[in-house]
Amino acid sequence: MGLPPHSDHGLLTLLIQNQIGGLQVQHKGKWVNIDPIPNSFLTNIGDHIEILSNGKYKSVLHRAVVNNRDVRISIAVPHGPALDAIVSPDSKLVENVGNPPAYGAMKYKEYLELQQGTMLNGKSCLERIRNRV
Ligand SMILES: O=C(O)CCC(=O)C(=O)O
Ligand SMILES: [Fe+2]
Repeated sequence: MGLPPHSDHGLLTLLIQNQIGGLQVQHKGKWVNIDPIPNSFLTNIGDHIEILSNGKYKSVLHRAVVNNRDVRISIAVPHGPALDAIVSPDSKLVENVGNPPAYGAMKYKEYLELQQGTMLNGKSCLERIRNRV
């Protein structure tokens, strides 16, 4: 099963996969293959690290592609804040360094609802709260 382009909600996603590649990350407008590293977890930064860090750490746009030769198995384990936690750019990364907050504050649960109601294509959900302060 493939997955269309998206960024992950939450803080970190741990990805366990077999040796068949399929994960691709968008870099400078191009899709780049991420080859699996044996016996390892791949860690992906989620939207809420991007929000918390006020954009310093990016939640990368990625997708999963399939092929008609080999069976690819991947298990993604998302990690997020408490559902009722309100996530916004950390004040230490905003006022102290003169960066205006680039994302609005939002309950994690409300973000999940917003994302579920948004087409899973691109970073549309994160874009919707960018500069909404
Ligand atoms: O299967 C993969 O490599 C990616 C899975 C993924 O991006 C996700 O579950 O959010
Ligand atoms: Fe993902």
